[in-house]
Amino acid sequence: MRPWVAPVLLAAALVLLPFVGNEFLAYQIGLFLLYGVAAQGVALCWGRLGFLPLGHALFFGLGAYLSGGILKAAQADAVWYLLLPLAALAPAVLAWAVARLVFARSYHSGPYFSLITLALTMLGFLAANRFSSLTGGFNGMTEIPELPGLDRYGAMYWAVAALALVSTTGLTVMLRRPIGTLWSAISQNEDRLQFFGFATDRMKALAFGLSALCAAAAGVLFAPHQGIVTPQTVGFLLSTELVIWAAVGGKASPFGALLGAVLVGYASSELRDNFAYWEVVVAIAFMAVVRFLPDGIAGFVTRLLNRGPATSAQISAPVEAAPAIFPASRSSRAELAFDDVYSGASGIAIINGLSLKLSGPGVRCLIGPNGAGKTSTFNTLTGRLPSQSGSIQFADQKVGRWAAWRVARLGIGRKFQIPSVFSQLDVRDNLAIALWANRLHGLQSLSNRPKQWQTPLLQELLNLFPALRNSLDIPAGRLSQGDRQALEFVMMALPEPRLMLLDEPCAGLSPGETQRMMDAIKTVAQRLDAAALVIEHDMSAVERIADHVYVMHQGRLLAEGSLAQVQANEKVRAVYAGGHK
Ligand SMILES: Nc1ncnc2c1ncn2[C@@H]1O[C@H](COP(=O)(O)OP(=O)(O)OP(=O)(O)O)[C@@H](O)[C@H]1O
Repeated sequence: MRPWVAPVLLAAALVLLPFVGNEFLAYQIGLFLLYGVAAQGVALCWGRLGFLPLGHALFFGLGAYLSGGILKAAQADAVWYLLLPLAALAPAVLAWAVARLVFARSYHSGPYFSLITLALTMLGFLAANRFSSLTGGFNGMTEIPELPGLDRYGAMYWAVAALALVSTTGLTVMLRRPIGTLWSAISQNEDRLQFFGFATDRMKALAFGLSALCAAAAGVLFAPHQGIVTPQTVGFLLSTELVIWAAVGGKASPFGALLGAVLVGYASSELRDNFAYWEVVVAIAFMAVVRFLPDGIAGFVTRLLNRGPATSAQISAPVEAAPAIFPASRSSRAELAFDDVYSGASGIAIINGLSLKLSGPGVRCLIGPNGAGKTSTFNTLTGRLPSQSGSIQFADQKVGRWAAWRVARLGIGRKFQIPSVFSQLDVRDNLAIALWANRLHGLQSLSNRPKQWQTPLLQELLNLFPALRNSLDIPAGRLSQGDRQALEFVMMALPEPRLMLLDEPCAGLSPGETQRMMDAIKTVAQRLDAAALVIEHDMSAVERIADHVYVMHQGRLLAEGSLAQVQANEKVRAVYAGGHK
């Protein structure tokens, strides 16, 4: 389905509604459109970024109370109307600040975040009841005047319809831009994004702020639309309904959330007046949709519309040179030094006094028996396993306890033993995300142009791995193990790191694929004038690519030198023979 179809259909439906129905129906639907805009905020966080806000009514209600208070004050002085945009912005800033605090502490904190939003909405409900001089308490803030010239049962509908159209179109456009691709990537593999240098905690906080802006803007119109704001508008029940509407309509698209609110909300209100057990019907309908249509009604309809014969191959996009990597100040040489580093987890020492130096370009291998601490060395360097003592220095910076995204921005790329890609995104999007790493900034994420970026290195790598060039439109999760290893390697290289950390890049590869991977590692290291540190168990592979070898045992460096030198080392021989303690 073409991207503009849904917004055009929505606009047509919104325009026709008052003429096909009547003004009162438009007034009723207007209320559910407002709830739908708030539900779009829930859908953005839940359906796109993968964390579920359970207290979104807080921002809807805050917007409504602020707007109600402003409109009541404006009776005396019209200048108050200028404050209305602030009624939408203030809850959004609050939401951003809460998310910033929670995600900065632990960027993975999905369930905790949901519980915190739940607690906040309950606090909001209490406050709305308690501070009755401001809010009207249990009875609510009443006698809120209409917006000038917008009769509650007449022209106000057009303001509501305009908001619904703007939010649906705006969000739909954003989801198709780089920011939308990055949001999807967060829900699929947040760690991978961090290792590309994306501060996902900040991206999630911004998205939550945007979702609260949707809810608060809807709340701002709710107050003059209804003329009353009660504590229920900030409460748990409405928060839950927003989640249900998003789920039933389809949380993956802004259109779905709006549809869910209008269909379920309107049907429930009709049932409520005519059927004593209406809640049972709504609950059964909800369970049926969740069970049989996990993508909601909009997801089901989209699948039906896309079912036809495959369209002709995608025309390749025009090409644009990607901008230079930032920050420009980062070191041009890989200078890495571990000095007596200790790190561990759950009271177990894993890295145990590791000292290791690496300077300048070239391919080195890190070897050692299973459990020697090789992967943990990478984890300690890239912020996954915080160092407890000692120092780790890269490019004149002490990086021992830095977040993964900060280390990545210094020019350290990482490839994992089990290839870590964005499985549900196609290969083209996977490559685009890697290309955006350390290049995309600010408003560029809202533009289509970064989707057309190319670099000479990308073309060279696609020539080295032609299977990827032929799979650009296939989801990365459907690639073979060999192609997935190749994809992750290419993605690791595209941000042009100074130091490449490669954890068993040939695991699961055939001899031919292993040879190709070895060649690619050497080519990229030379091309970027970069250093590569490769964890490898296969000594013939080590012999082929490494000028220098580090041997680890029990969390520390046991020996280093050429492969021949370390193979002749007595301590190394004892460890590999199983005799060393
Ligand atoms: N988060 C953790 N919690 C507890 N123990 C851990 C943790 N991470 C690693 N270990 C332990 O630390 C030791 C070193 O693990 P690591 O994965 O670094 O070894 P390795 O040298 O990479 O081994 P392999 O070659 O098998 O991948 C192992 O005994 C492992 O079980």
